[in-house]
Amino acid sequence: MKISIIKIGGNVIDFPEKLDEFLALFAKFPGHKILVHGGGVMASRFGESLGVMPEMVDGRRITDQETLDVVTMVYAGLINKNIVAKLQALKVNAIGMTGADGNIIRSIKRPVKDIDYGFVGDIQEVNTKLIDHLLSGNLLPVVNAITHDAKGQLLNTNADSIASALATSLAKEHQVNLYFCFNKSGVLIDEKNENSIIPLINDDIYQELKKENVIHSGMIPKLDNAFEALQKGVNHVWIGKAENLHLAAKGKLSGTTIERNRYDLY
Ligand SMILES: Nc1ncnc2c1ncn2[C@@H]1O[C@H](COP(=O)(O)OP(=O)(O)O)[C@@H](O)[C@H]1O
Ligand SMILES: CC(=O)N[C@@H](CCC(=O)OP(=O)(O)O)C(=O)O
Repeated sequence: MKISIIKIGGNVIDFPEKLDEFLALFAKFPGHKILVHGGGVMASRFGESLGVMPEMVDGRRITDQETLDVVTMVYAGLINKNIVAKLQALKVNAIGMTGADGNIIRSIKRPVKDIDYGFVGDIQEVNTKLIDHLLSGNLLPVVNAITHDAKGQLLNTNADSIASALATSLAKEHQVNLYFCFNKSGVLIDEKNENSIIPLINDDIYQELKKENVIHSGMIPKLDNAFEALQKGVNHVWIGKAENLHLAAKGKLSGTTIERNRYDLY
């Protein structure tokens, strides 16, 4: 099967018109597909209104019990169910899932080293059989950032890592393309200039731009996930603006394509 994994970022989800525009494009996207979403911006806002202040380290949320309750309500409840309802209205048979549903993603609580991230999960296993089954039955999984440890504990997992893990697991048997859609035109040389897109990025350029702080914060885990996915057999990885998803699908120039390192080809 040809499968597209499409991840939508929290900044797009936070604006109803942008989300609707994206979902209309997504509904028309050809072939088998899976939608992955986070919603970090909304979770921070809801948390703050409840007195649960956000704390991020290297693009990952420190997740204590109260924060886990908030992110579960926001990602697995509010955002996931709204997206599923909107896709149903577009005649797409979407099914919303956490990693616990159908044991689709099992993770383990991140071990404490220098930093205690709390209830943050590192992905261990993806139930690709169930995903195959859903896709073959023309159901469209909408997967959020909540995973589980198969011992009853829910865990918060970065949504870019979920998209990348789904892509790499499915790539063992299928041809998989991975699209990271967010609120900027791609990886930019100057974050404030939407025209400064880097059309192709390889690991050497990435390391250099990271050193110069041109690439920072949330873009670091996104690119780490992108390079890992390519290394593990994913066919194509793209980062760009949500409203340009249809151009990316047609192979038209837009956004940033992640380039396989030469040594990966041999
Ligand atoms: N060179 C860069 N080009 C584009 N965005 C960058 C760059 N460096 C850092 N960023 C930041 O990374 C953010 C995207 O990461 P994140 O917020 O985690 O994405 P998402 O919207 O998918 O959740 C952008 O909104 C931007 O602020
Ligand atoms: C552990 C961890 O950091 N989890 C993320 C999950 C949501 C996410 O990744 O949302 P975006 O795609 O909108 O950033 C968080 O709670 O922010």
